[in-house]
Amino acid sequence: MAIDSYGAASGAARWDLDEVVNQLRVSREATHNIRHQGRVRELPSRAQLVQILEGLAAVLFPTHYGRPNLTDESIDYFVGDTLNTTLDRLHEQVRRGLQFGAVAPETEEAQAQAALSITRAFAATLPQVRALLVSDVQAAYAGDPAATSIAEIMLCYPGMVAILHYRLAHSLHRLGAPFIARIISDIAHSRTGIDIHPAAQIGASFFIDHGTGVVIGETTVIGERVRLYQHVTLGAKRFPADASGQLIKGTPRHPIVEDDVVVYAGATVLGRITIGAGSTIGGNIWLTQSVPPNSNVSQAHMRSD
Ligand SMILES: CC(=O)OC[C@H](N)C(=O)O
Repeated sequence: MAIDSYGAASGAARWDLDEVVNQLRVSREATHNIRHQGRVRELPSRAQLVQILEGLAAVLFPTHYGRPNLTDESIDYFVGDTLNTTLDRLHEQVRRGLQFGAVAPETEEAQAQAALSITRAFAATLPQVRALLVSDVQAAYAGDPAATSIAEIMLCYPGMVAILHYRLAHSLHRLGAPFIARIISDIAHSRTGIDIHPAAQIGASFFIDHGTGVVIGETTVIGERVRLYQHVTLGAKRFPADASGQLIKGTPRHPIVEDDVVVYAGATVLGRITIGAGSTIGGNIWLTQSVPPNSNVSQAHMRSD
């Protein structure tokens, strides 16, 4: 009798596949059907979205994220061609994502058409997105004494990666592609440790310095020229439930941070409270109440032991 490298007789059942596969089917069929309303849904591809993000970054900032050898003559051709390929790919991912929405378009044609409208509208927002990102880079340069150049910020700052992904994801979210937007925010989260929900609203000139561990929740509203440091949480304080005990989704439950606010490292700001314009929130503060404009919130006592 032949014995293979796993020490099992060849031809004999090695893994009890029948048994495991049967049990997996029983378990699977108890939770979901491979068909949803009669159709097999294709999940969006995270790998494709990574490529799409590379393309979009290159289109927005060709010399930093595209190609280093572009010339005055070639740059528009590079942008046009990259944009064309990237939008084709994005259209397919948006189409797939729509199948998982609460109200998915009924027919395949309707899906493709809706995905086309969203992708076209998204393309039209790119100049506006770029203008916001330029304001963010400038805010980083102005807000960090350690920053020596714009190129350093573009290539080395996790806050820049996070805000680039967020601004693209937010545009897709607003245009009706929330699932794709959510995957993009998770790609940024895994790259940077910064978790920004695509539905959060963030004004121009936003800067997150260092960034690791920052969390910005779904219904957060951030004004202009706001600066955050690492491990800041803009989170929800409580999760109201309906009569049947199910959590109520989508209610405003995260902070409003007005213009020109700085929140230092480790601050936890919870609930639908307002941090008034021009305020400074000190490191490691636990804040669950609104503060008026120009407040300076810091630890009441410093321990020296
Ligand atoms: C950031 C945060 O509050 O997270 C808690 C929960 N995911 C929510 O959105 O309410």
